[in-house]
Amino acid sequence: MREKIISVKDLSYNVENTEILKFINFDIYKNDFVGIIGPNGAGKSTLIKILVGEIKNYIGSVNINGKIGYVPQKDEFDRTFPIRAFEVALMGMYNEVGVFKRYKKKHYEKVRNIMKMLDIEYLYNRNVGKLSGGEYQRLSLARALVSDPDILILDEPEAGVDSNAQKIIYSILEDLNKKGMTIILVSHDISMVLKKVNTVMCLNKTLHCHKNSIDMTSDDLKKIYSEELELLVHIDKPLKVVSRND
Ligand SMILES: Nc1ncnc2c1ncn2[C@@H]1O[C@H](COP(=O)(O)OP(=O)(O)OP(=O)(O)O)[C@@H](O)[C@H]1O
Repeated sequence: MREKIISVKDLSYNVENTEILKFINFDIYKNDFVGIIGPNGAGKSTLIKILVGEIKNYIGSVNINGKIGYVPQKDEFDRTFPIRAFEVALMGMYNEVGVFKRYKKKHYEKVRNIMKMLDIEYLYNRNVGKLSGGEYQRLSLARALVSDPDILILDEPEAGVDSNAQKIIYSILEDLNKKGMTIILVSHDISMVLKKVNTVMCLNKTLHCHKNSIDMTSDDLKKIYSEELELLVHIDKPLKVVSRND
């Protein structure tokens, strides 16, 4: 039987009497590759922040059965700050070493190995202010991976990077998923999501669909995107013909 890794029941979240998320229910299983799509303001980042524990005052229950690695949408710190790439990646092990402990040789080695795996070892000593958007995105991924997460959560990994960097990121994610990692990402690139992930969640305050990507139909997308759909997705019906190997 497949192992349930995340279980969300009757989740609602309000800010000052405004409903941001309403009565959301879903389960995510080990090794799922999930894409969360929805228009601007649909509540995608809010849902992610609840899953990673940044927002706590929600209604309902959220059970997570594993360690989460998080790649947020925006920089968490000023990139003009003089800090080198490997030091940013090391921050991913902050919980492991604690406030007063020092990083050991094994921590530096781990950072180097993961940067190597992500093809950014050459950036090891470079100041973060000197990295391109795509390089910085992979460094954020390295920081999330050094903690050995069971679940990787990414908020718009393709934001601000060119199509080549986007392809690199998705191919890394596919490899990680093949190795057993559960991956959840938020994206506005519907075509890419439909090609790459296994499970799609369509969110617009409520969860309008949660199904295998190969079973997605134009009607599922229309429920959340209305008439701009043609501009967003360059695929004719049926969506089932989308090839995963493109
Ligand atoms: N702290 C807050 N106070 C007031 N409103 C908020 C707060 N946080 C989020 N919202 C509102 O909640 C809604 C959902 O925001 P959220 O960032 O989760 O959407 P999103 O789907 O990630 O959007 P986008 O695709 O534009 O990034 C938006 O209308 C936003 O303005």
